[in-house]
Amino acid sequence: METVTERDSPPMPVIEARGLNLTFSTADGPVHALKDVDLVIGKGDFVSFIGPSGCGKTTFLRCIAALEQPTGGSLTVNGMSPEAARQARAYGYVFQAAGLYPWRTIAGNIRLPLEIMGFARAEQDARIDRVLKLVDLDGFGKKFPWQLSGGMQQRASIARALAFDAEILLMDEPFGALDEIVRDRLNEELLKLWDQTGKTIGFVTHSIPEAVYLSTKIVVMSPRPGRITDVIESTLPRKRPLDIRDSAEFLAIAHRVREGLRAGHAYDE
Ligand SMILES: Nc1ncnc2c1ncn2[C@@H]1O[C@H](COP(=O)(O)OP(=O)(O)OP(=O)(O)O)[C@@H](O)[C@H]1O
Repeated sequence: METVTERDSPPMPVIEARGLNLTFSTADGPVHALKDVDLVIGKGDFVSFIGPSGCGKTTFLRCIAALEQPTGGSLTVNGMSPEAARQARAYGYVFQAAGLYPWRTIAGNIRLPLEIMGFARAEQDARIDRVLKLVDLDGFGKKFPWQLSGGMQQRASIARALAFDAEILLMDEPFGALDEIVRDRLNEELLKLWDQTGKTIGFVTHSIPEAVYLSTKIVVMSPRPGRITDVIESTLPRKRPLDIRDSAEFLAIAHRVREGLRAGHAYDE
């Protein structure tokens, strides 16, 4: 009986936004980057944010990371304020560009936040080894970023975000600049990593197939004002080979995302 209750209950909320608003004051007047955003992200969810440019995807991720200050509503991360969660190092953040320091080796780049956090040298080394293996860059620690391909650099940047083992990973269009074949591979690897580690992931993308392939939940957004127009719970299994993208179920979810994007656009006209 207890097991059934446990299985049926929704996962513990990790990120909870209630009536979240963020209005930027600009010289051209107020910009409603986020309007009345309500969203609950559960522990272990893989949530993608998709929508046209300017719909507030990055702003929402930055609010979670305490890099922006909402102007209304409430937002908690692990039950704390985003600022408290930031201080508790609740998340790793992966930016659109890999952003590795060219004068540091790959291992040196991963080591930097660990040094800042004051981990002992042996612990730093152990963590660097572990995350390099996780992103399949074992043996590349001594290379410099410019000696690696774009896809490998992006994996190194994911390794850096994983190194301090936060339970939440925030990723802002990490694969946007990569070609489709590399992107497919990294999508597969990211899904494997998510499955192995049980992390909660917030992922911004412009690609419908990428959002559908990766996510347990897809948040469709629309601009002016930035808002959520649909939240789609994926029915796809947790383990997903790439060819699942040809299945009727996958295409049905992709269709619903596309419809949500269209509806948001119509509102705008
Ligand atoms: N610091 C800022 N000051 C003023 N306006 C801002 C600021 N940051 C974002 N905006 C505006 O807020 C809105 C949402 O921006 P945001 O970057 O979150 O969109 P996005 O959905 O991530 O877009 P893209 O897909 O192009 O990255 C846009 O209109 C943007 O111009």
